[in-house]
Amino acid sequence: MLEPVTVAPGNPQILKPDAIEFIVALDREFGARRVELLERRRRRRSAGTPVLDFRADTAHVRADPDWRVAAPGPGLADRRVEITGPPERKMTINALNSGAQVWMADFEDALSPTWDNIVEGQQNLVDALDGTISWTAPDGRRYELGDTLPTVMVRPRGWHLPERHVRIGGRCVSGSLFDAGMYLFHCARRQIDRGSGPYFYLPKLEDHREARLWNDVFVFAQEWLGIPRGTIRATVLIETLPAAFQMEEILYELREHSAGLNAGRWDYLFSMIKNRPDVVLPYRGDVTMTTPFMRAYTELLVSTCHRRGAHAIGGMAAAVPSRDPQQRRHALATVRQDKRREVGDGFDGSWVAHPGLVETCREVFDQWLRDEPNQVVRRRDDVRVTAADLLADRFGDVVVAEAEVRANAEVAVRYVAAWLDGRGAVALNGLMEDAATAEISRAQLWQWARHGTPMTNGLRVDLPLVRECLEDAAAAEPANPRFAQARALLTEMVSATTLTDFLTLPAYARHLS
Ligand SMILES: CC(=O)SCCNC(=O)CCNC(=O)[C@H](O)C(C)(C)COP(=O)(O)OP(=O)(O)OC[C@H]1O[C@@H](n2cnc3c(N)ncnc32)[C@H](O)[C@@H]1OP(=O)(O)O
Ligand SMILES: O=CC(=O)O
Ligand SMILES: [Mg+2]
Repeated sequence: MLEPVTVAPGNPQILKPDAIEFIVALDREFGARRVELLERRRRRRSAGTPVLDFRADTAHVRADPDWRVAAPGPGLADRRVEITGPPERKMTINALNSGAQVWMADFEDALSPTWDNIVEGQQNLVDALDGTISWTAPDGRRYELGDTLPTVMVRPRGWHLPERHVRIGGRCVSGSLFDAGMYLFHCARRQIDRGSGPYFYLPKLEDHREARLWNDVFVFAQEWLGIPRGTIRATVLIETLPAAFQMEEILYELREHSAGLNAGRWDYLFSMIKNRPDVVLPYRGDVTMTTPFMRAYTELLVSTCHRRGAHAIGGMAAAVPSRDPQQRRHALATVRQDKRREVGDGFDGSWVAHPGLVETCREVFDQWLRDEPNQVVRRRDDVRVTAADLLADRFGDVVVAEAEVRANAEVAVRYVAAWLDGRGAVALNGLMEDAATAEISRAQLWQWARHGTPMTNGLRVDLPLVRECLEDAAAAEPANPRFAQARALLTEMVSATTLTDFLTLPAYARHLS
């Protein structure tokens, strides 16, 4: 007998019966494999700190020089500027009018997955593709779509996140399958009809078998929806340390649906702490893209992609332009420098978090690419990256300032409070903060306290200090209950003996569902 399906109330245009039937079919077909793969992740981490290396059992995939990924889908050859952001109504219109080549509509790092945000995000995508989306601000400003729209890519939630508002026999469906499934159901045809396709960004993969699962989901979905096999395309974010050892395998698994790889630098840094808890890192602001282990990772990403005919897309420079002219100049200069490094290294395009950065990124890529849509043909066979280069074995002693402990506590509290309030990305101190950057802050607090990391004032970081910093950060808004909830969640996480897998998991279970 089939288990009963329950769906929380919400927009009936999106949650219509045949759309839910598709989500349920996806979950019945792939839910158990997802759980198995998550269990595999858990086993790997609980086995201690396994030494990560390139896999022996897939060496034949890396050694075979002949395979390539599919040619780019329509609208995916030139991706020099990609803007990202949550599919909130006003931001959807602003992103689509931003002049970028691609808009990545984000249900992951930049979205707080309240049920309203999730369902309305899907409606906004439908309205955007129909050209009917508009919005009037409280001050009367009117928002409408311009004439030229970018290619749209959607980033569903990672495999770890459940969607608690749709249950099959009491168990939650996967957030990934819900987001990707709903988008495919409502928008795949719409995208094909406008000469594009249903395209995805796939976050937080840790293993090539997780890429295989996505590929199988795509094959199943294309058949179910009656659209040609290979119409779906996906760029995988390489943003975990284990995935950095399997870039070729991930491309290989998805080769008929692949649209390259992206360097998800912020989650990657978080993953470094998660997978190497005993390698103490300095303050997040001091670990840059030229830090050797970060450089090794991006160099390997570009050379892997270009060897396989795939796009390599750069990451997010976190500086956002402010209204203050001096800070604005600083933000633009930081972003320009970051994009120059990327294009020089061979990246084919890159991310910006704000419409005010599109022009800067474009100028840098235009100058380098000129009339070419990308530089995929530029092989980086000079790149030699070893496991030791990726593993950050040679980091050295770390001393932090108490101000850096406080800065991490402030970002973590403020971000989690915003997230609990339904906002998944915020600007704090001139930087874009989202789930990935906040994970770094709270993981650093945990790591520094656990290791009694020395401070410049001669003392060491310990749990009482970290707790005090969290309390002080929460005291900034004593009347806001979200700040107290954020402090409580973070205090629990920094006090745990092992690093909590994702802050969004307990936060979601306790407060958003
Ligand atoms: C680690 C990673 O995963 S990176 C990718 C995930 N993260 C993201 O995508 C973050 C995206 N960026 C954002 O959400 C925003 O830029 C923030 C929250 C950081 C800052 O937003 P704001 O505080 O609104 O910035 P600001 O006031 O300067 O915005 C100016 C205008 O640009 C719009 N805007 C800012 N960023 C974006 C964006 N990414 N997409 C669309 N519109 C945007 C604002 O809505 C605002 O519009 P308005 O003038 O019509 O009112
Ligand atoms: O998703 C991107 C990242 O940097 O994390
Ligand atoms: Mg990320």
